[in-house]
Amino acid sequence: MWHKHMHSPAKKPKVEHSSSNPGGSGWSGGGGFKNSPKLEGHGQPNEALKQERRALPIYPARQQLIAQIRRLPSAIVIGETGSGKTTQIPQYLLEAGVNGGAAIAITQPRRVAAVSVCQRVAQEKNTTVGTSVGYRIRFEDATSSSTKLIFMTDGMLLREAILDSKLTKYSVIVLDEAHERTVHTDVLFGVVKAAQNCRLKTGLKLLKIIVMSATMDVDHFSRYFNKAPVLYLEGRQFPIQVMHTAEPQSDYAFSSVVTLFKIHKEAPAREDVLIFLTGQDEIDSAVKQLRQLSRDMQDLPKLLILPLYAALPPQQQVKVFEKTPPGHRKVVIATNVAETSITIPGIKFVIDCGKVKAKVFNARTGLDILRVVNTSKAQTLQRTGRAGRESAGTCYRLFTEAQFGEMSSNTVPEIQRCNLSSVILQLMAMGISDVMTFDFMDKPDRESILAALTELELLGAVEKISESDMPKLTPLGKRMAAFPLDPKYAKIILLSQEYGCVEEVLTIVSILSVDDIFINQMNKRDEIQSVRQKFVSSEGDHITLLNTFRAFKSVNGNKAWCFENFINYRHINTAREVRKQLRDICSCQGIQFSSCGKDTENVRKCLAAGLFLNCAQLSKQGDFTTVSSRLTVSIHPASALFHCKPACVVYSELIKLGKNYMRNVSVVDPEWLQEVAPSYFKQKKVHLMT
Ligand SMILES: Nc1ncnc2c1ncn2[C@@H]1O[C@H](COP(=O)(O)OP(=O)(O)OP(=O)(O)O)[C@@H](O)[C@H]1O
Repeated sequence: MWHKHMHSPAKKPKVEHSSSNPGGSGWSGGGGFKNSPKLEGHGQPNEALKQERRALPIYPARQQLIAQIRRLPSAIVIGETGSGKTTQIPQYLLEAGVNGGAAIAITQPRRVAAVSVCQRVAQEKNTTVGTSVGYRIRFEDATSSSTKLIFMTDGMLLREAILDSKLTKYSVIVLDEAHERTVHTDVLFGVVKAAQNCRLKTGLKLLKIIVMSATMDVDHFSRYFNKAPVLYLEGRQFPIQVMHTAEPQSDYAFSSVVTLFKIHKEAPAREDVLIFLTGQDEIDSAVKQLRQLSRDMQDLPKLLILPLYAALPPQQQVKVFEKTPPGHRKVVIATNVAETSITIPGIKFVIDCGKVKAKVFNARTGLDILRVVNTSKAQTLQRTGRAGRESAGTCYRLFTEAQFGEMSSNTVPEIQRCNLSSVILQLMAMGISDVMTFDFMDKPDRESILAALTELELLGAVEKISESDMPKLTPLGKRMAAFPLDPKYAKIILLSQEYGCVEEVLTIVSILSVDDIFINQMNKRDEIQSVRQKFVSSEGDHITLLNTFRAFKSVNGNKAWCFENFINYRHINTAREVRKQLRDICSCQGIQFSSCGKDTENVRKCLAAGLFLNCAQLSKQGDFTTVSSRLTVSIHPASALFHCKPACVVYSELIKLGKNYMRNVSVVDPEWLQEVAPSYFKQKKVHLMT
């Protein structure tokens, strides 16, 4: 079934293809397996950790590397996965004083990576998170005034740039995993480059930029960063054997289960497995299936099956980093959140489905669709790199070598395929009004930028005095940019003051910002429906969410109550945390808190005023038609309004699952919409039925 080749250790060529091995099932094991030390690091200095640091491929090169970085304003660092870039370079810079006393920011595309890498570095430095080493992610700040190494998501640094476009707090910015090309990373490239330029011109202390990855188009990056030299780090610490399937696999989820059990039967129990699938639903169903199968296989060691995806609450995410109990094999089933930067202790095998869920934006319909697509070669190599971090490993790719050959080298930058309204608002809040000429590494479509500007204009966040003028941020737009939210929701929060329902709107927006608080199990559908009935509002899903949260609060966030009511305790708790943060931002903005009590009509009026771009009317055929792009849509089966036929609704989200479905839908009075945006509806030539 498998064809193999090797990713080899230090000094050998990076990839050494061995002869194909059709039908071959064996793999070279080997390498002494080490159990990972505990995560939080403080107390006794750890000699074993010091040894591990010295054994990394980057260690012999450190003096030279630091000397180079010291003299360069910008540098591109390329090194194999696991060579030590992320964990070591920030520490080397600090130890050598390259930062000149100021802080060093290290950005990661994902929260999981920012937190776990920070914890590892704190442990290596024998300190606690939040002292000299800390992290900053949306809705969480684990830093203090003395923190010098700040691991953060790229989105967080972008938010800091709104307040301080020269990023004066930092002397070095390390842009890690640059190949990922998330929207935030791409915007950050331009923002950091502009900050460096500006500091140079104004005689401020130089801002050093270091761009790092294992897999990227170095020439493109070097050119963009003013011909920055490329520093290559040689070597991989442990070899990784790569196996491809002999035939393309039609059902990768099924193939991943078969491959896991093959490993489980043949390899020692303490060697753990990481499986890459594409999304939460797929992972949850694989977790369930594997737990069941493992219960049925009494003669094999126990499997500890753990999911890992972005929407999982932090307490559950950290479980994957804990030591595997004796006699168990840990199996982590993850989305691409586990693809870069992180080291999951114990992982010896990676099973890669070769697919990823990626956002695709249609500027015409305004629809962001998540679609399962093939990974790029860069992503595939990153996934492979998650094996062989503590000893030799194996990566099973659930696709053929020929399919790998056909993959695109690099991922298409997200900025070229998603809705840009949030990013454009942030750029403008940083004082960059000519977004059309912003120095993007790869420019998004003109059409997508215009679509975002139009949306912001309709929301009142930007204005154009005349056609020839550059769009300008309005005072409302400036206030909207202070919220780490989609501009529509920032606007709804700001509007809620006028409608006297700030508390209610904060609750709804917080719940919409986290993952689904409702547990849906097909086999208990009737039971769930009858239990949930008490929360359901004929006004729609937003008020249903509000009712649920109010009931949760009335029982003091009781866990057993959540269980009985099929509410996801963790998700609703995360919503509570998010709510606190949003409330703090409201306080800073001088918003007066108010509540509308039981009469929630004003909440819907407020939602209508912010979501008028997401509105749909009942058509004669019984479907709905969106006003913005005349798309035929339906109410999602999970909605409180699924069996209703309201004349006019607003929705939070459109998803494509065969049909186009509206999710989180509320009934609105067409007159409310006409009142808040008369010119929009006139321009759309829509007469809203009353
Ligand atoms: N949490 C951890 N537990 C155990 N070992 C770890 C941990 N984090 C890092 N390591 C060790 O440090 C090595 C270097 O990790 P680091 O993340 O710095 O590499 P990298 O070059 O940045 O790789 P990548 O490009 O994959 O992010 C790992 O291969 C692993 O051996």
